[in-house]
Amino acid sequence: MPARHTPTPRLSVDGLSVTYRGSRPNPAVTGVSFSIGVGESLAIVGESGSGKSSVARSLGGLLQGKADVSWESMAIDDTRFVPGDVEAGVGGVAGRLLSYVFQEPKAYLNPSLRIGGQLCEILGIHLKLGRREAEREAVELLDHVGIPDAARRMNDYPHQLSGGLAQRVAIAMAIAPRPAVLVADEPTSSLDVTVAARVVALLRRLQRDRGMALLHITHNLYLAARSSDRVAVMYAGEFVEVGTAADVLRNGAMPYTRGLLAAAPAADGRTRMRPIPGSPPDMREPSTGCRFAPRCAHVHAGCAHDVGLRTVADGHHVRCTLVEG
Ligand SMILES: Nc1ncnc2c1ncn2[C@@H]1O[C@H](COP(=O)(O)OP(=O)(O)OP(=O)(O)O)[C@@H](O)[C@H]1O
Repeated sequence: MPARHTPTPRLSVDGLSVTYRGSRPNPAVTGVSFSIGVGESLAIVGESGSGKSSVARSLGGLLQGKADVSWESMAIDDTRFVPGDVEAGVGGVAGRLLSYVFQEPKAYLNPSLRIGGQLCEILGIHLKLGRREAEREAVELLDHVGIPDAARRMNDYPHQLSGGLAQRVAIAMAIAPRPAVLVADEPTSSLDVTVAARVVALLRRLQRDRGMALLHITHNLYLAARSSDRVAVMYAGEFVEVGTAADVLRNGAMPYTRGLLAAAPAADGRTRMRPIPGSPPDMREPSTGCRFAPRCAHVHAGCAHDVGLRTVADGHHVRCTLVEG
């Protein structure tokens, strides 16, 4: 299984598919497989509409009622899920195992409750802590995510926090139930570059310290490489390249990966956007070959057939006829 290599996976997913309902059903994710080990992180990167968020949201049952979600197998630690289980949502069985951090922290912090109270409530529900214990743990959590003067900040309301601090509080809430898997969906998109870098560093530290599997969704390949041990490049509902951050950044072999690199603002903030010409396919139209072919400068007759993910080096897989399988 190409995107799977870890000896002790915390999260493993095989053959995940998501089809949005409607008069013309939209197959946004078609057969994605990956695993993430203890204390390991995987970033999924791709243009808008490639299906990254659909992968993230389907795991916790957040697409219930909107999309048909299926998989061949899915497990978090020793718990295996059949599709109906996870459809129960993050408040259900998966909620104790998997938590989310989203782009806009203030959208899901309760504006009328002090942050300490919100954290204590989570700790009471998930860890069954009494009030004193929950308060002590909440201060520790806020301190752990880098909130200065954590004990005093417990009394703050969300509107008193900057965007960066609010995201740290949201991260504290997400890790409070001690989940096995943390899914961070564009967690830094609303933050400026310096604050974003600190939040990414925080997620990395927490993932390692707490042995969580971190799934980071981002459209920025450089941020993906900085945040994660491995990177999966997604295009039109499927993974087109998977490897270590170094494999993908330095030896990215799929023309789409190289296009994303050229299109991304560089790590030093110097903008050198060279957008990839053309636009992604309409997934509702049937296709057989490489889905990137219509936009690819290297297209040839062989691209009319999907070659699947080919192994080019240990742990490095590319869905392209240009590489030897
Ligand atoms: N609620 C929805 N109903 C119908 N189609 C949807 C819905 N959400 C997403 N889609 C479609 O699914 C496809 C994948 O979208 P998704 O949001 O997963 O991509 P993404 O890579 O995360 O992009 P973005 O960064 O813009 O969120 C797109 O074609 C999108 O239009």
